[in-house]
Amino acid sequence: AAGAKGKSLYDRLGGKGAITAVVDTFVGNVGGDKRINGYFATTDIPKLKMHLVNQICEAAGGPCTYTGRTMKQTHAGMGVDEAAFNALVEDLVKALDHHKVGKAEKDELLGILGPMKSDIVEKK
Ligand code: HEM
Repeated sequence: AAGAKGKSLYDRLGGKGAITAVVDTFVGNVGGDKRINGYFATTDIPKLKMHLVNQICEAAGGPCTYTGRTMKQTHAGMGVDEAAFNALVEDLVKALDHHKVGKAEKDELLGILGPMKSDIVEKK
């Protein structure tokens, strides 16, 4: 949602098209990342991208609805550890930088996704 100061994060990111472009690059980075791509070996990638776009769009105040499972349900039993989580965030930051997302928007988005860590990481 837009705050008193103006545009929502969704608008500042550039809307759904820009978010889709970032997610495409992000998932491409993850696919090429030997540290973590094994986790996604049997994943339906187009569906994953669709869920990520809607999740980010909705969290950023955009007109989307996330229809996937909770972060806890989704990642339960995967054995994701801190190193895997950090690798994925690195791949996301690379995608945001590739698309020249500004620092404020980048920090804001990472600030929304970061707290999900406790529902995703289950191994030290
Ligand atoms: C803030 C970080 C993360 C976010 C926001 C996130 C978000 C999501 C979302 C929205 C889905 C789709 C949910 C659904 O299918 O209902 C998903 C699936 C998945 N995530 Fe994550 N995730 C994160 C971190 C990670 C990490 C660190 C790993 C492993 C290195 C991981 C591995 C997976 C895998 C393998 C799937 C697909 C599961 C399947 O095939 O059904 N995720 N994630």
